[in-house]
Amino acid sequence: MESQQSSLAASLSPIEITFITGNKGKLEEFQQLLEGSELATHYKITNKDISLDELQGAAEFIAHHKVKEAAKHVSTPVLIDDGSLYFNAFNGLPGPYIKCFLDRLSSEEIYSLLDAYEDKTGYAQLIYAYCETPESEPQLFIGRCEGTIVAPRGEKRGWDPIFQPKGYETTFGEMKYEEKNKISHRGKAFEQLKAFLEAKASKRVKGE
Ligand SMILES: O=c1nc[nH]c2c1ncn2[C@H]1C[C@H](O)[C@@H](COP(=O)(O)OP(=O)(O)OP(=O)(O)O)O1
Ligand SMILES: [Mg+2]
Repeated sequence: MESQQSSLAASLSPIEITFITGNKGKLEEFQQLLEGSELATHYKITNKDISLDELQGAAEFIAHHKVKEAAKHVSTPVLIDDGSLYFNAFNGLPGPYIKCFLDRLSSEEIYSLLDAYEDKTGYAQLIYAYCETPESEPQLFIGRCEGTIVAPRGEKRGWDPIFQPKGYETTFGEMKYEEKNKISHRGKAFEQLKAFLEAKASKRVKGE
């Protein structure tokens, strides 16, 4: 039975998913995460660089709408990645609006926004959102990583230089993607996405 199923798995064509993002860093981290998993046997994941509309609101709301919007652009199921960075002293900000801050301010300037506050802690959050068709209900996979906002150190990849994860002496900017993925918000969200996609592939092999 086991071997019948594995030969069936081999004969099935891979399930196609389009990962829609305009951010090369996200794509590289995702590819790095995929390489370390078994998903490649069952899925063919391609990338499309489309800039999607992002509504204002809580991160879950933004991801829900972003993936629905993504599903309208291609005929395969879609995946999106939406990131946010929260300063505890700012009670939920910048959150999903960190991108606007990064577009207009340097890392030093973002760090110095916290000058007046003793509490420099915060957390990074990542949502992978998956949607089969424009009519389907999106599935969200959320990962969080706690840390401290510090003076910038390391590579200038988004807010990576100013985020030092809890329990570490280095910022994300000083880590290689491989190291970062093991502990990051994205790595944690990926674990959940992976479990979902593996279960989906295994159901297909069993003909369910
Ligand atoms: O792990 C990360 N480490 C540091 N910075 C990060 C990370 N992940 C996203 N970022 C940056 C990119 C963007 O300035 C903002 C999130 O905005 P977000 O809309 O999710 O990203 P985006 O517009 O660049 O790409 P997309 O085309 O997938 O929407 O935080
Ligand atoms: Mg975006």
